[in-house]
Amino acid sequence: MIEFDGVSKQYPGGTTAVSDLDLTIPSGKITVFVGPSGCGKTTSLRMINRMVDPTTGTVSIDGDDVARRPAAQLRRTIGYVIQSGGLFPHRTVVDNVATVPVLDGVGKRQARDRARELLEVVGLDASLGDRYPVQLSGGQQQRVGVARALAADPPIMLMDEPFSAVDPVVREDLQNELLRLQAELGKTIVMVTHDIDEAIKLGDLVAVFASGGKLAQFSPPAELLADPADDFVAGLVGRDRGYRGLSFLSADDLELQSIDSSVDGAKLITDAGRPVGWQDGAGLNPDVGTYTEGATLRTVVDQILLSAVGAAVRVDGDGRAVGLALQSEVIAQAQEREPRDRIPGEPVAPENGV
Ligand SMILES: Nc1ncnc2c1ncn2[C@@H]1O[C@H](COP(=O)(O)OP(=O)(O)OP(=O)(O)O)[C@@H](O)[C@H]1O
Repeated sequence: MIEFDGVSKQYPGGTTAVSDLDLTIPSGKITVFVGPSGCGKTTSLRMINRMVDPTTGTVSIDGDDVARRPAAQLRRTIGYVIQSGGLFPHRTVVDNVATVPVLDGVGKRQARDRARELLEVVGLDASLGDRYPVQLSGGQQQRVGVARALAADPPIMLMDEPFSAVDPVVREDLQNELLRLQAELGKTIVMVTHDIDEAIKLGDLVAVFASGGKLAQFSPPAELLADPADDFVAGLVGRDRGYRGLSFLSADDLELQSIDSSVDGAKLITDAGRPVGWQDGAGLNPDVGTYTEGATLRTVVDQILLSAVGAAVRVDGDGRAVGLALQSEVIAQAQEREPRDRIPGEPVAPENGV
């Protein structure tokens, strides 16, 4: 657990970067700091590993004030990932990843072997290990940065805008990879981003910073969408927050209609139980939106929008139709469900759409 207790930071020249911050960051979860430029996110992050010291207040890890720990020793227990990976350009990928273990006294050979394993953990081929950073794509460099931060197996990882220098497709890959890794590793991750979508997707908890380094809200993402604390937060999460909030509602409880029901004057045609299209007087339209167990209401809405009629077809694991989710039922469910029914911290699950 990382605690900020009455923490403020004034830089020389008078800028108040962080203002009276109280925050408890739980262990084993992803906490995201989000907010506009200059609102003190990076300063707050860097106070955890003492790259910045607070002007007043304390930052503690598991009850110990970090100010009492020698900074170099503290940083060995905290991984740090920055934009573009921040790799040493004149060291090979393997040596970049092996840096901290070697500093900690692990033999070079053992550290390099482990580094190659870690490259595979972050989704890179170990054969890339002998290249120099400049010979890698931006996304690959970013993965190496994550592998390097993981090399000393620190319980805490700080990530400062780790994915902002890569294109949107690579960014999404890296985000999914981080969620996969975190499900395995259960680190305490604190990440800074200015991208609210990234915060909502990755965060178990999201801290929204407002200008002047003030904390505007600290909540699970579902609550941020359902119940923004003020107009600033509501503006940040956007006007489509109702729709985005559907990502946190399970579709498993939707009341389904029989697959023989007619929807908008059309009937579902199946082949060996699998949907092939919607048939009406005008012919067969092959646009059928489907979803499986575990999908969110957002997936179902997306599938309805893709469909020829106002319904999505729930299918089983073999792709066989089991029922129809009508648009009216989805909207009724979305309106009925209170924030407390929402799945806390459940990330968007686009793979649930079929
Ligand atoms: N070393 C420094 N000296 C003086 N002022 C600083 C220093 N570092 C940051 N600041 C100022 O403190 C404020 C907060 O900066 P910080 O980098 O923490 O914000 P941020 O929310 O991370 O912004 P961004 O998203 O643009 O990185 C800004 O006004 C910035 O100009």
